[in-house]
Amino acid sequence: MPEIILSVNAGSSSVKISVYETNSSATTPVQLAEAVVEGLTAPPARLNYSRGDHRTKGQELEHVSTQQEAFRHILDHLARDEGLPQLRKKEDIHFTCHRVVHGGDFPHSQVIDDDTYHRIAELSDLAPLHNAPALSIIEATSKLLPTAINIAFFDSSFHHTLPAHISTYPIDQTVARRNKLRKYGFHGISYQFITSAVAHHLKKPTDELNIIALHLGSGASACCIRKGASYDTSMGLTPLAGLPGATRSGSIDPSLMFHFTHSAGSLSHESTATMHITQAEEILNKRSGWKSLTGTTDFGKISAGERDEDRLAFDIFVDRIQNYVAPYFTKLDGKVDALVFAGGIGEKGAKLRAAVVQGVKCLGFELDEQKNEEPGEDVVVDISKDGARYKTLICRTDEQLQMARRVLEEPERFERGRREKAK
Ligand SMILES: Nc1ncnc2c1ncn2[C@@H]1O[C@H](COP(=O)(O)OP(=O)(O)O)[C@@H](O)[C@H]1O
Ligand SMILES: CC(=O)OP(=O)(O)O
Ligand SMILES: [Mg+2]
Repeated sequence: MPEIILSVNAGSSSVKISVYETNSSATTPVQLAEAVVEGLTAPPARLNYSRGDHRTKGQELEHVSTQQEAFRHILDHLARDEGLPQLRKKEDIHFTCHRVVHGGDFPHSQVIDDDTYHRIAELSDLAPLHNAPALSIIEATSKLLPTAINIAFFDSSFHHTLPAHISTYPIDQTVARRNKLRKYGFHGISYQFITSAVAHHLKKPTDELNIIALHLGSGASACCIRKGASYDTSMGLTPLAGLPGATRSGSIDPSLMFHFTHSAGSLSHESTATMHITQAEEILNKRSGWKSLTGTTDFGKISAGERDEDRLAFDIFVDRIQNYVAPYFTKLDGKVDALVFAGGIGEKGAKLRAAVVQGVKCLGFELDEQKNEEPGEDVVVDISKDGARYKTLICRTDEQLQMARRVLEEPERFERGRREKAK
């Protein structure tokens, strides 16, 4: 009997849900529908929906401002879609995959039971824009879809291969070990997808693939992927480190906060039962980045903007991205299969790609202008100029599909979870 997988990707500015049909002998999930609520940080939120040839784009949602509200809205939308008879009954959904950004020491996905739930909650302060919203969706799923098995897929798991000299911060090691203070890295579900898709595109075994991957969305990061595994990445203990984002500062002088506000260490009014966030953390996570420089979190508008502050934000992003490309190039010893752009900005931002690649031209990357402007629809697109020494690619990353594929790779482990839940 076909089974339905619901794959939920709660980002900092969006909730993306894909519905897949599959059966026990299938090797790849078949997508039935995809719903995206975007713009949670630039209200009103908007719904994009596609099922086969049927498409809705940019439908404004006045009463949706949180990830849980977006999730509930999408679930309702799916249930009411006459063209989706497979979802008529809630019991038809067998697995719900949840993207959870901070998984601490979890090396791979977990069926969510009480223990997993509490461990994810304990990590909430280390991913203040992500873990608590993901948990709010998991809670809603348990109520609305009581028979579905919930599985958590962690953004941090892909980075378990970081070597110690890269993941260790040079601080007191007794404190570091006790409080588990190290580089974790995020966007790992996306980097896993990118690794498989680019290896397939280049017809190379995954474990021989060396790429510099850039996941540029509301949160942005870079990853040095060596022999198909994460060797370095720009995010750290939390998703705040590294590149700036929609509302995030990215890396700054760590002392800056002591001079920003005298009450930086006190609890912010955003603190709740599930998350304890100081004013400093709130300022750097929620009131910085593109929002603080330009007043908008929409990088599409910033790229097209004519104001000095738009140009400044754009130039800052290009500069900070360049800060990772050349070091990762040297860490790969110049044996680089491709520079890969992904995420909302990486996939849609032709102007940003052009500026970044221009900045690293001396390494041997060069774009074909036409291909960069009109890259077509394929999952992986080569936008390099003919004769360029190194390839530049766009990869339409798909975290929902990556999670659903993983369900099919390990059905026994998740089925066990289902049986245990049924007891
Ligand atoms: N044409 C465009 N050019 C540049 N950026 C764009 C364009 N269209 C959308 N974006 C940006 O993509 C970002 C969202 O990326 P996405 O990866 O979907 O976000 P999330 O981090 O929530 O998953 C937003 O900053 C949005 O403004
Ligand atoms: C880890 C992270 O920042 O994710 P997103 O870009 O989806 O907010
Ligand atoms: Mg995202």
